[in-house]
Amino acid sequence: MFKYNCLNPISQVGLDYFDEKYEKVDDYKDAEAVLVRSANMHELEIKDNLLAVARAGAGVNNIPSDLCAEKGIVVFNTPGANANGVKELVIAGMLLASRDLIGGISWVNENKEDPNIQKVVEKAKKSFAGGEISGKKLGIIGLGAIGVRVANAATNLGMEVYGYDPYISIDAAWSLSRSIKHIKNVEEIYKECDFITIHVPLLDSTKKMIDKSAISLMKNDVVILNFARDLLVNEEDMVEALKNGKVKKYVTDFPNPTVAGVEGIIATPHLGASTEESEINCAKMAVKQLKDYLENGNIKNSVNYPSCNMGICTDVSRILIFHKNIKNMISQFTTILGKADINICNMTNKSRGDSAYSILDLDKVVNDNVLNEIKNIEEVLRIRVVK
Ligand SMILES: NC(=O)C1=CN([C@@H]2O[C@H](COP(=O)(O)OP(=O)(O)OC[C@H]3O[C@@H](n4cnc5c(N)ncnc54)[C@H](O)[C@@H]3O)[C@@H](O)[C@H]2O)C=CC1
Ligand SMILES: O=C(O)CCC(=O)C(=O)O
Repeated sequence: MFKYNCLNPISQVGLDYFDEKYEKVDDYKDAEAVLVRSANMHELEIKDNLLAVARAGAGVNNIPSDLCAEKGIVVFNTPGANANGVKELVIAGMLLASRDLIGGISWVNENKEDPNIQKVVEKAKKSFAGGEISGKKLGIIGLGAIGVRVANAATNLGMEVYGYDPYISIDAAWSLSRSIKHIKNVEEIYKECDFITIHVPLLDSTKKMIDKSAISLMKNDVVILNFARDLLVNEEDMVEALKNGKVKKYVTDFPNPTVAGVEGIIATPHLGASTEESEINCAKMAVKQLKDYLENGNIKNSVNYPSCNMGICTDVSRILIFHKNIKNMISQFTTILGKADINICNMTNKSRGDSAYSILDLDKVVNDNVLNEIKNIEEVLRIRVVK
């Protein structure tokens, strides 16, 4: 029986994939597996009984993934599962920044008691006129699951799209419409585009990437959209640029005391992935990945351990070893198992950064003495028996 806990509400459609081998627990500290959306796990104690964390979403800046790797805890995310939800909100954000829909709707609500509203509206509406997005230049920074979808959708809406991503994956490059202009220097986006949207992860290298100096290169009246993370933008610089008229609108999905209520800022309450479809997709993917790892040791879409798939074990036993990515580890495992008269029928070993992971299918059950001998190797972080 595996115990799991949900740190945020997770779609029941996904949780229903857990069968009788799983029990939901109320206390995070008792769980071997955790499902999380935006809860800040940096504030929680990472207990030794925890085996895996599944982020039902894309961004993992709320999870101490490196610390988890050191403890042999696998952290998963669900790439692309909520990307369509975010894409649609980005398109809405561009439209809200171009047409004063918010002002116009407020006007109607404020004048709802006026019996002449039908007449007055024709005079009043000129205050809410705007521009069209078709024909405008859109710069996209980060062409992953969301960036590619935004690029293709904006192209279909008649925008001229510039895309920048020095680390673009082959899959993303194949999915991108051919009409998107490939930009090699982000400054070209700053200088050329009427709308700029960022879709990169929050990393040390991307933190505050949109700051005073980036904004100074941009066109006057630029619209900047941030549906990725607030810390990607130096928001004090952004507020200043809105005040002095350089930036026309800042559309953000991350309200905080710096941006909430500021003129020229359109803020939504972190709604990018809040659609029924995205929540179901994320929950299903997260639960499937957790189950395959907990029951078989297979890893797919982890952000701190390598992908590894040995299917379902058809031999007598399967052990999983998390260890440091250094030489002579495998030879130590084979020596200990060989001494115990255990044959390795099948194995795989993969590494990612400082961490490595081995799955070993064996012809005998491993006793506690042998397991302890492997566990006591200094560079072994964790060992698990799944069969
Ligand atoms: N508002 C919301 O509710 C949501 C926000 N997000 C945020 O959006 C981010 C992106 O999500 P996805 O597209 O699903 O992730 P992804 O991992 O598919 O794409 C990120 C892309 O950014 C690129 N990249 C990394 N550093 C870069 C740099 N310095 N310059 C240009 N490109 C760079 C990567 O190569 C990758 O292609 C997430 O990390 C998350 O923070 C994601 C989903 C929902
Ligand atoms: O779960 C959510 O609503 C947040 C989604 C998000 O920000 C992400 O997937 O990175």
